[in-house]
Amino acid sequence: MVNADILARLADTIEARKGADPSTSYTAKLMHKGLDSILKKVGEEAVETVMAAKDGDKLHLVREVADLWFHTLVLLAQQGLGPNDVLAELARREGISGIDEKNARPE
Ligand SMILES: N=c1c2ncn([C@@H]3O[C@H](COP(=O)(O)OP(=O)(O)OP(=O)(O)O)[C@@H](O)[C@H]3O)c2ncn1[C@@H]1O[C@H](COP(=O)(O)O)[C@@H](O)[C@H]1O
Repeated sequence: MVNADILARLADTIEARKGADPSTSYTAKLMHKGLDSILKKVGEEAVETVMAAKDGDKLHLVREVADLWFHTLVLLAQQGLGPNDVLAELARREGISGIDEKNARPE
């Protein structure tokens, strides 16, 4: 089924690739290379997303965002985090009413 559960399923697959033989899978290979390689891919996919948006090609944009989401999920997993951490932060923000919290704080 195509819904938000796919993020959880994909995160489980990525987690399972953490200890896998790097020769068996793209994700396992990227995990094995480590943080700097993962960050390089996140940066590349972010740039490709920007370029796709500027091209005005919606299908291309969706595909680049999918690449970006996938690589950010790999980054989260490498850092011991997952999509639920980000979803929890977004849910927390839904409760924020636009007040600039820093400036709203009493002296
Ligand atoms: N969602 C993805 C996914 N999105 C993008 N990619 C890979 O990310 C890479 C994108 O990088 P590029 O476009 O720069 O292509 P590239 O030249 O092959 O990449 P580099 O070798 O330069 O790093 C491609 O190799 C894609 O295959 C993904 N690889 C895997 N998944 C998911 O992860 C699961 C596990 O995948 P494996 O690790 O391959 O078993 C799969 O079932 C998929 O659901």
